[in-house]
Amino acid sequence: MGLEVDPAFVQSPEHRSDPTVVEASGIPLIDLFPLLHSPIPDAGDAAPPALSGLLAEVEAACRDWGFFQVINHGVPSELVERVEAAARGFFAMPAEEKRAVRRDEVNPLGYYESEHTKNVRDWKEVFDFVVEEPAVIPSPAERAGVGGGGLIELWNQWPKYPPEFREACEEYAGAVTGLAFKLLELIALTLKLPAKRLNSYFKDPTSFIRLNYYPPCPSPDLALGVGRHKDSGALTVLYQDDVGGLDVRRRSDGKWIRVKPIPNSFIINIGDIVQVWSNDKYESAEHRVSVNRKKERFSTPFFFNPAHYVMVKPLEELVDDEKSPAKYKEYNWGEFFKTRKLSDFKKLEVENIQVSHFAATLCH
Ligand SMILES: O=C(O)CCC(=O)C(=O)O
Ligand SMILES: [Fe+2]
Repeated sequence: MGLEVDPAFVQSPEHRSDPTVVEASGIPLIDLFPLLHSPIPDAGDAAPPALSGLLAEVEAACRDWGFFQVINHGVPSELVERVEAAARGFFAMPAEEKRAVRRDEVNPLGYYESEHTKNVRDWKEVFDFVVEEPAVIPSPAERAGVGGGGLIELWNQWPKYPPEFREACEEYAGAVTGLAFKLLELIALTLKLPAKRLNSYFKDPTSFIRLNYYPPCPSPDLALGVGRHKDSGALTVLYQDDVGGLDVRRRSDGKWIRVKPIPNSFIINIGDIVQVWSNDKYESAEHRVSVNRKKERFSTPFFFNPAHYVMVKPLEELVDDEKSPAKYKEYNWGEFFKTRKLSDFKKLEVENIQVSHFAATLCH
């Protein structure tokens, strides 16, 4: 029997999805309700007792899973619905209409149907936009890792159809950015730091939102919607529809667990930057997207990313040369982001960049 999908999509056998993946065993579900009434204090003030239970839950979820779901998060469901409707309208358009806003090597924003994760093509179409314009990143024309100092400005390209697409996306971006800052502040508090300790890194953000569309796939046993990976930014705030397909690798036993769709919730995952800042107290979780023979699926990750000039390293307050030496060497976020983006764009012959490449060689 011939292959039903282009070989570019075929995962090597050890990385394929299998139909026995179990749904949601133990992924923490955190109710952010206490935040609606007890705001996070400014620097210096201790967290109010009303938040102590919530902080303990966030700490355990970041430590044990690097992944959790939140409800009562304050983002209006009406906004989420508008963005989903806009995404459905956009991806249903003929290919040539979508290609009018296609991303290229110069502008990595807009529509794209040929993303690669770890050099295998993903079964999906995407639309990317930044939440603050322009977003500034090192120029991709400079060779990966060399960084001659050239910068480029990224501007969004918006489709003409559906007409309400841009407004829905922009309003959603504002609301989800607010949620990301609250989560960042909670995480800072769980690391025994002032709530706003990390906020300034996001002054000129490279954050972006991706609308993901996973069409039905004739070979869900061979291809993946997104191959296994860890998100490289600080945090991801992800909306998924009710189809399901996101799998997270459980830290305790390495098993893939399907994240159960919960109405009006977001999935939060710790990215590599929080892993490095926390000096491995928290770890970013590996995840992937399995696809479906019959149903299409939509998801919307918001990647909360710092400014390009931020040098990422374990936070000084958490490092002690004797007791807990830094586990990573410092790296520049913009260069990392640029190098990863180039590897997502097309199949390369080299392994894509990971934070483990910056692990300090510890001498004992
Ligand atoms: O579609 C999803 O549920 C997750 C997508 C994802 O992991 C990503 O785009 O980084
Ligand atoms: Fe991801």
